[in-house]
Amino acid sequence: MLFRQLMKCLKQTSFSLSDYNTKRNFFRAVQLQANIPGTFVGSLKSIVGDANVSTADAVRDQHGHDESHHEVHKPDVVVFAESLEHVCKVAKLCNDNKVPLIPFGSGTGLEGGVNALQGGVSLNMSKMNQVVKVNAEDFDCTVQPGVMRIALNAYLRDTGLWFPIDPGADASICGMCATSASGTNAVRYGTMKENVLNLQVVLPDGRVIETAGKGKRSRKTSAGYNLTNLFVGSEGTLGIITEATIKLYGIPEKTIAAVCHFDSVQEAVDTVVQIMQSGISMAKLEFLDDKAIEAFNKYSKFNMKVAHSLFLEFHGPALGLEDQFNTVKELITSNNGSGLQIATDEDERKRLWKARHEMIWACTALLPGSKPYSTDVCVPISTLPKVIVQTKKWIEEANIIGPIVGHVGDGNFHVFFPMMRGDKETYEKVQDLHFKMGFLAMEMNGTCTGEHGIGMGKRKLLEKELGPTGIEVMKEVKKCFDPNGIMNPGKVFF
Ligand SMILES: Cc1cc2c(cc1C)N(C[C@H](O)[C@H](O)[C@H](O)COP(=O)(O)OP(=O)(O)OC[C@H]1O[C@@H](n3cnc4c(N)ncnc43)[C@H](O)[C@@H]1O)c1[nH]c(=O)[nH]c(=O)c1N2
Ligand SMILES: CC(=O)C(=O)O
Ligand SMILES: [Mn+2]
Repeated sequence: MLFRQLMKCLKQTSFSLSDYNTKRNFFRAVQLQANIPGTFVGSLKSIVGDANVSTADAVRDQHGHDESHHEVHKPDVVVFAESLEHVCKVAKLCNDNKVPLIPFGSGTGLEGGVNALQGGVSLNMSKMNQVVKVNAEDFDCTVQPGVMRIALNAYLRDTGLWFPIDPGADASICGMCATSASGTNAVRYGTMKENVLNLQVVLPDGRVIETAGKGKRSRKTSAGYNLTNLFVGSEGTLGIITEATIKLYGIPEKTIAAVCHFDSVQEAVDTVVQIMQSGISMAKLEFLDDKAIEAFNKYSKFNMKVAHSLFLEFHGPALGLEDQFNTVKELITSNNGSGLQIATDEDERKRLWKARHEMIWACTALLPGSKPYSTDVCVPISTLPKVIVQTKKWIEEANIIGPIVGHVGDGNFHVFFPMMRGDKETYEKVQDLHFKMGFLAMEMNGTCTGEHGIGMGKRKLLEKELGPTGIEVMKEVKKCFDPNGIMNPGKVFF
């Protein structure tokens, strides 16, 4: 009887058997897919309510990928959590049934972090979207996982405070914690690693912890292991972040943005090294090579000189900002920089940085219909010129489209390869270049990933970077938090 029932509901389900190559998965899939009362899906509905559970193909597809080129892997079911209690009970149900569970923030990741490699449950956090508390006098706030970075800054506007970490996408703050995000402002304000004071996390077995201690929001702590920074960058593989307490900053009194151009990558990046060595606290220090400027002009309707360029921004009290600017101006000139233009007008600055934030789309627009294969490395600043020059040479030799854009103030830069799905030849070339960049960065005592995490795309590089013992210890840490291996399986390591 059971087998006939299983075969019958098998026909009703919309998954391909090839997705499930083990008996365990087969039965799980059938249970998951079928709406037989009292099954797993039925249990999910009893926790979060029917309206917050979907097995619709379109919804599963939407939750089976992020903004990257990685192939889609759909979850079996999508659950929308509305409360901490929902998250705890769904986690426990998945853990008891050994069903994969993938936290979903806003899907703007670039390493396939949300793709459901083994099916299971995608837990969409967007309905938990409250700013829990703003402590303006202490420069911090606590937010739920559905709060997005742009909405948070709109919410904060009247306080004179802002949250400066600015990945180009409008991402969820907790997704930014999970991927240890950064952006153009990191050179002055740091990355998520330096800006998270506490996290409320639901562990796979349903327990709740506050990583720095209940309600803790002190700027410093040396109370035990740094569990907060263990979850920052954990990419949904250890637990579900259900609240983040983050640092806030005063909105700068004065802001100056500037752009300049160079004939060679070497001169542009030498200027960066000298600016950083001068001790001036730049707010933004971005590099765009000539190919990136071409894409920039085309996509965002600018008509900048097509040359290797630096985009800079200064934040601070009006007094003294001009001096900082003049010092940098001398360094630019001494490295044969030209065409220095400044923008103090807010709208002009906003237009410039919006265009910079959209560079990944400007690059994919060079090949209509392509998806971004984004990679990046982060190296000690003094080695940056050598790494960028070498990377550019490899791109030219491979004869592929690969504009270079980067947060060079941090020693971090990207290559954004437009990738057509199915174009095996280009994929091989890009993959080869990606690994060469990563290995070169490691040789320079740097890392294969300054941003975006490991996800699906950089697992091999991480093995090389950490070595077998490093990977083994990471797996032991994961086993301690997630002994059944349900949290986002297949990410960070194989
Ligand atoms: C145009 C553009 C430009 C940029 C970027 C993207 C795009 C599209 N990014 C990448 C991306 O915005 C960044 O990785 C965000 O932190 C992803 O946040 P999401 O909420 O979208 O996470 P998303 O939903 O994509 O999930 C990402 C990972 O985090 C996990 N996760 C999400 N929410 C979680 C939670 N509540 N608890 C536990 N795990 C959770 C997921 O499981 C997954 O592994 C970026 N990045 C960057 O660092 N610097 C940059 O400059 C840019 N620029
Ligand atoms: C995509 C990304 O990380 C950037 O534009 O900097
Ligand atoms: Mn970036």
